Amino acid sequence: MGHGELRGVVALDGPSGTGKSSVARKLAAALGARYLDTGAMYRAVALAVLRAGVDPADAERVAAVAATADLVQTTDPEASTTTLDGTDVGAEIRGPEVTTAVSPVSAVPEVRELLVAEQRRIIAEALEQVGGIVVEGRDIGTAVAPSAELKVYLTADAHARAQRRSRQDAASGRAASLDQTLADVRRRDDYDSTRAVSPLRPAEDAVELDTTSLDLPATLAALLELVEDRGLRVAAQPTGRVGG
Ligand SMILES: Nc1ncnc2c1ncn2[C@@H]1O[C@H](COP(=O)(O)OP(=O)(O)O)[C@@H](O)[C@H]1O
Ligand SMILES: Nc1ccn([C@H]2C[C@H](O)[C@@H](COP(=O)(O)OP(=O)(O)O)O2)c(=O)n1
Repeated sequence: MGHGELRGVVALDGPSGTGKSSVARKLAAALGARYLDTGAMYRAVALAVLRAGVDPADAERVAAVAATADLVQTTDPEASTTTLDGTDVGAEIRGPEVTTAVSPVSAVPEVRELLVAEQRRIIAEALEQVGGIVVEGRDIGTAVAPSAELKVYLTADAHARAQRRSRQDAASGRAASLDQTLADVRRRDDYDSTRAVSPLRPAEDAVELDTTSLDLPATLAALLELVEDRGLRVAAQPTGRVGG
């Protein structure tokens, strides 16, 4: 089809509902790259905390749960999975209990230390195996992969983001009023941007992209253009392996 493959790391950061997961997945698939959803990893730790009956605000006990949780995040953009203690928790980690618990859990420094190390390991493995990876989260450009070849910070106004999230929740059978979702989006924005360790903020060298009036195809097209402009898209290797 004349499409090339991604060489390097694309870091995609921004608050909830800006389209990170949707476009990161599509971008990776279009570019023959791996896809890493770091939010899913924080959500899985939050689920482990809830399952252990630990208060998400009890940093010390949260750190202890994180240290023993058996968490595996896979990176196929068409079929990425999150497993906790051997079972798939992909659906459960999107529920309201986990969404409420995840901000305090992700603010615990020991949790971040553990997950960032694992994320860097996954990124290195992807670069070695397929040459490229799209990583989405809150601190990818600032902390996890500061030398990423392309950093994009997605934004959109809170109302638009709440509307998207509320539609998405309704589609997956979770009732949520728009007011409640907006309040929830604002609470998490605030919590994530004011925490002491790796708060949500654009990296200095990030390209900011406002998706308020862009649909998903237009957002994806803008990202593909940035990848091309940086020369990160190279002719596909017939063997699918990067030479030494
Ligand atoms: N630009 C957009 N236009 C319309 N809907 C969008 C857009 N970006 C995301 N959505 C929808 O909003 C919801 C949340 O998107 P998602 O990719 O999960 O965002 P994030 O990972 O940033 O929280 C999804 O249902 C998605 O289809
Ligand atoms: N790199 C990351 C990714 C997510 N987090 C935290 C902060 C977020 O509120 C939660 C959940 O992230 P996730 O991307 O799944 O959330 P949304 O899909 O945007 O609602 O995890 C983080 O601290 N650092």
